[in-house]
Amino acid sequence: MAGGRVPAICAPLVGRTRAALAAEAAAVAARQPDLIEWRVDFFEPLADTGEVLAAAAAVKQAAAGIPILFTRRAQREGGQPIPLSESRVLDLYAAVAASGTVDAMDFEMENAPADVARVRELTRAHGLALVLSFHDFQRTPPTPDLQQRFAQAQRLGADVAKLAVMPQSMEDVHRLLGATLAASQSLTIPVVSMAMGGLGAVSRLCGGVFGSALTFAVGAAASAPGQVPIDEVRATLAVLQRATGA
Ligand SMILES: O=C1C[C@@](O)(C(=O)O)C[C@@H](O)[C@@H]1O
Repeated sequence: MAGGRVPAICAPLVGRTRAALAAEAAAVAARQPDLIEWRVDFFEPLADTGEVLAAAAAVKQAAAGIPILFTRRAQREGGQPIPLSESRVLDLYAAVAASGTVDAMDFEMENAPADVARVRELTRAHGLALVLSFHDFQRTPPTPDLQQRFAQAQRLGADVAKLAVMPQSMEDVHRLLGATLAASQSLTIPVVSMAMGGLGAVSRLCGGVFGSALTFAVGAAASAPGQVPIDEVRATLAVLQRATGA
């Protein structure tokens, strides 16, 4: 696609129990996303590591070879409230990384530097990709801040840099796409971005043209505002691909 490649499609899982999650994973896998994200902050027995590992194994089995991204989204960045301290979250990341059930992990770049370094170490030790992310559910930060966030992820050792922001105007969406294009040209790692909500939905469809390597789409249930059903995203990407000659 002009300015970028066709972005990969990631569909989230937000099941609250192991049974719900396994059913959701099977339904999502049937729609063949390139990646499945397990948003473990939605999972009610999160404090029970054995139950998390059993659920991770069930998701892996249902995903039938589709790579899995493991994400505990912090509440301050739009995630669900969870009953774990940050040190227990790190223990959970370590246990899941060691279990061989996931392929990549997402961690917020705003977490304590020692925690980011620890997650970088453990993902590397287990051969997993690390997405370092930043989310603002209220607004779209100034353009220099967007650029700085993309660069910060690379500096911290990310394999992928991801920004999700809330636009308050189309100018905000436009700025995010511009910052994404600039980062995709200046950084050595893939970048991912999305503007959330209805105003930002266009960014989920055309972000690839501006250098975003991945777009999140609904397989069974949305994990953030403005996500579009996977079949509609796929059809739109195909139209753009044909039109731009990529
Ligand atoms: O970071 C992201 C992006 C996202 O917030 C979105 O807006 O599509 C959805 C989340 O599940 C994921 O972890």
